[in-house]
Amino acid sequence: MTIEIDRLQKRFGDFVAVEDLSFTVKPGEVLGFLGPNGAGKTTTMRMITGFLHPDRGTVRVFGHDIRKAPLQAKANLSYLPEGAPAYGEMTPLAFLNFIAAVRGLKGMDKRRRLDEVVQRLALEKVLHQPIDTLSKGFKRRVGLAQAILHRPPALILDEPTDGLDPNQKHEVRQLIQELSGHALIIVSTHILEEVSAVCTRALIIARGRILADGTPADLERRSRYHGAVCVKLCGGLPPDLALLPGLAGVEHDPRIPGRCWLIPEAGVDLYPRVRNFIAERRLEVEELTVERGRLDEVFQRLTGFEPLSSRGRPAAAEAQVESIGEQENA
Ligand SMILES: Nc1ncnc2c1ncn2[C@@H]1O[C@H](COP(=O)(O)OP(=O)(O)OP(=O)(O)O)[C@@H](O)[C@H]1O
Repeated sequence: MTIEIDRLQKRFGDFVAVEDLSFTVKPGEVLGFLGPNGAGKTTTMRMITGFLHPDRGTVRVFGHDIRKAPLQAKANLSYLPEGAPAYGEMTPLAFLNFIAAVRGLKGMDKRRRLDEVVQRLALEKVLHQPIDTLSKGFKRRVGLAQAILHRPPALILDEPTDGLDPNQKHEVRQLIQELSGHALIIVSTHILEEVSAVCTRALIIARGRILADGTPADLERRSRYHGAVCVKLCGGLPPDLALLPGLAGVEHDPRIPGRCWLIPEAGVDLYPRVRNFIAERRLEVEELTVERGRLDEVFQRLTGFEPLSSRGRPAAAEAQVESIGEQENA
């Protein structure tokens, strides 16, 4: 019951959009597919769902090869393409009936499932309005409704929250969380907070290649801010704090005077040392917290191809990121 992607490659003319991509998605996983514009996310999703043929490599959906047994593979899949395209002149009701017929749903079962998705996505009040005239949020809900109508065990969602307002984004994320109880999900996004909010695993790609593969917490651990201590002291920072063993550097918050981050050397648990330092000198604390790490910094560093070691991160940490990707893809 997995989706196995093996050595997938796609070229457009001389341009390599996806290069030798391999990974497996297991039941219960919500895989966040992350990458900058043009990284190859949509191309990969289109190949997984059989809309685009790869030049090389295979996709197996629950054991069925998407090219050799497309009907069996697609029966287990649902795909929400980027922008959630639909037939604009149709009403949501007509569109969902059409999709139900395409998916082979009939009779009571069809009625029950239509009722269920209409209720779940709160489509009642727009059911008879042409899709073209709906707000972006409702259009997206219609797209999601068609995607989950036949209760697929695997869902492929291409930027499902793109262009939505914060409330609508929140609703879609909640729905993804609910659906993850019954389906394996691959969701592409540019939004890093979405990865922490809904994904059990994140895969960062750029230029068609996998750069990192791990849980959001794994990726956060690769941030130079992992374990950084954010501190603001009433009397300002004593100069000898800079001599604290295990401290790699001090970064001042440009927005809040007197607030700074104490960046640890790799592998050092800095927080107890800072706490002891403060206690010994009986300093008065305004703020003292520990950071989990910043996905945006890891993402920028990886996708910008800037070597990790050039940012003061030791080479060992760089090797660790790569080995995680290799393990997952082995
Ligand atoms: N049919 C096509 N013909 C030529 N080039 C294409 C075609 N489809 C995609 N590409 C190119 O392949 C690269 C990967 O595109 P893709 O849409 O997969 O990226 P993406 O990661 O989904 O980007 P975005 O986040 O902007 O949606 C891009 O440079 C794109 O211009």
